[in-house]
Order: sequence, then structure tokens, then C-alpha cells
Amino acid sequence: MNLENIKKIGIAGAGTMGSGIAQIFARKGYEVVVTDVKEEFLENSKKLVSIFNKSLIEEGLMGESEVESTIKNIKYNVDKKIFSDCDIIIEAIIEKIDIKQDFWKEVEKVAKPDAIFATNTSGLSITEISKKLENKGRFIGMHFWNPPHIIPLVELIKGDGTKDEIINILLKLLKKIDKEPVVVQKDIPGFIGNRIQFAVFREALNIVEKGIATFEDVDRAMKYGPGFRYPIIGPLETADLGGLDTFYYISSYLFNDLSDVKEPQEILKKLMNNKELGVKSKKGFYDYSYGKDEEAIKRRDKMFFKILKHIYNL
Ligand SMILES: NC(=O)c1ccc[n+]([C@@H]2O[C@H](COP(=O)([O-])OP(=O)(O)OC[C@H]3O[C@@H](n4cnc5c(N)ncnc54)[C@H](O)[C@@H]3O)[C@@H](O)[C@H]2O)c1
Repeated sequence: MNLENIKKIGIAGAGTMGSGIAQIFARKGYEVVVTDVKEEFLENSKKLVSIFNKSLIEEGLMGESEVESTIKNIKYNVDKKIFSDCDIIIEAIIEKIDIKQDFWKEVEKVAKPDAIFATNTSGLSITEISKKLENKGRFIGMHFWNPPHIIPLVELIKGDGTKDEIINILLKLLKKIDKEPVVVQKDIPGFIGNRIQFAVFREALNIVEKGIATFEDVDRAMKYGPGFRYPIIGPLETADLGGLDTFYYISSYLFNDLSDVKEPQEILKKLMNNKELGVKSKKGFYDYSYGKDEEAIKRRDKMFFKILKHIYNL
């Protein structure tokens, strides 16, 4: 298969991620079919796609005619048989290994022999998910970040059996739809983005727990310091620009002092036990009562769109 042969994309799971991924491909002119276990989830997905379109229109990043064609390009059906003529099938269903394995076993029965199979798992093993497939060479991890219609990164993760030609074609496809793909050569938990994100999260919690700084100051230090750099230069470019000798000396005394705890810290456990889960429960580190939850999401997306426009020229 080559890039020109890819015309139809199948998406399983009409939730947050599946709906966003459907919107991306449909907007770029691909035929998209979306499936889920119940009609009502498909109806909800239509609403989600409309919300994504609306936010892009408000930011001047999408035209009215594009909205029309995007909606027209997506078909919905609860029957997996709609995947029978898809060139790529992307799975964004519940994050449970046994359900994903059984899902793919069923899909293999109806899919074209050369269709590419991709899972959007957040961190389960790609090799394990593909365990019940006959043809493991066509199976790959394709990890979009939330919200998928805004965040450019897509991680492509090789399973033990993934063929290189699958990676090469998806690299081309993702660039064509204005995404930024990276290749994760080994099937490891957290891939690249979440390994780095959670190394930062662990140390951020450590700093708060030890009373070194307030949680507000940790967030401010990150946003106005390292985080200010990261949309422009990654951590390794930062080291090159700072001087690798300096980074070597700092690593020599600092690594030893950083948190290396092997399970979630007490501070996080306490919040979990109090059901203070962040925006979704209107209280986490910060307070999200009285509409502050919606404000936080709106502000985040508005700022993300600014980055898209000013840094990525989209
Ligand atoms: N939400 C995130 O931030 C995020 C980011 C990256 C990756 N992911 C991953 O993407 C996947 C989906 O996450 P989400 O947040 O969109 O979840 P979600 O709960 O919003 O949606 C999942 C959908 O899958 C459907 N589903 C469950 N079993 C199914 C089956 N057998 N066949 C068809 N549909 C089925 C559910 O009914 C639901 O509508 C998960 O693997 C998750 O780990 C999530």
C-alpha cells in the first residue's frame, strides 16, 4: 500500500479521542466511518465533532464550507462490518487490554487483508494488544494527544511484529494531515511524551510534598521557565544551547537528589481518596467551582490555538 491508496479511515470508539481523530481526517478530505457499541454514543460523537468545528471557526482556523465537507465525510454505524473497505482502522476504545485484543480479533475477520491497524492506546503494550491477530506486521501504536484536533504530536509505536513499511506510510500520512509524527522504536510504557511528562509530574509532586514550594509556584516556575522554552526547543536542544559540560556537572549532583519514588506519592493518594480529581470533580490542586471548570478549559484551548497560529502557522 502507498499513500495514494489511502482513502478511507475506520475509527472505533466514538468518545473524546475517536471523535477528534475522525474530525481531523474528515477535514482533510478522507472518507471516515466511525463505530461504537451504542447508537447514542455515535450521536454524542456528532455533537463533539460540531464542538471541535465551532472552536476552529471561532479562531478563524476553519471555514464554513470546510465544516460542511467535514461533516459530510463522516459516516456512523454500530456494525464493525463498515470497516470492510477501510484502508486504515484506528481503535480508540476503552483502555482495557482484553477488550482491545478481542476487538482486533473481530476486526481482522472483516477488514481488507492489507488494511493498516492502529491503536490509540495511552500506554498499553502494542505487542500485547496485537496478540490475537494473525497478521501482526500491519499492527502499530498511533498515539494522538488530547485534544487531538489541536495538539500536533502523534507517536507511532512499533510492536514486536510491526513492519517498517507501515511506519513509513503513516509518517507520510500524518505529515499530510499537518500532524507531527515521531517514531517510538521500542514498545515501552508511556512511549516518549508520557515518560517525560510523568518524570516532570513526579518531581513537581515531590517539590510540593517536601514543602519546597507551593503547587501554584511549581506551575508558575514551569510555565515561565522550562515550559516557556519547550514549544521552541526540546530538552536536548536546551542542553546543547546551555552547554553540555554545564548540563553534565548539574546532572552529577542533581540526579541523586531527584525523586525516584516507585508509586504515586501520598499527596496524590490523598486527593484521590477525597475524590478531588481536578476539573471533572470541580476540585483538584485548584478550585473549579462556579463555572471555573469551563473557564479553565476555554482558556486552555484559546491559548493552545494561539500557539498553533503563532508558532506552527496553522
Ligand atoms: N482521553 C485522553 O486524554 C486520551 C489521550 C490519548 C489516548 N487515549 C486513549 O484513547 C482511547 C480512547 O480514550 P477516550 O478518552 O476517547 O475514551 P472515551 O471513554 O471517551 O471513549 C471510548 C469509546 O469507546 C467505546 N467502546 C468501548 N468498547 C468498544 C468496542 N468494543 N467497540 C467499539 N467501541 C467501544 C465506548 O463506548 C466509548 O464511547 C483509550 O485507549 C485511551 O487510553 C486517551
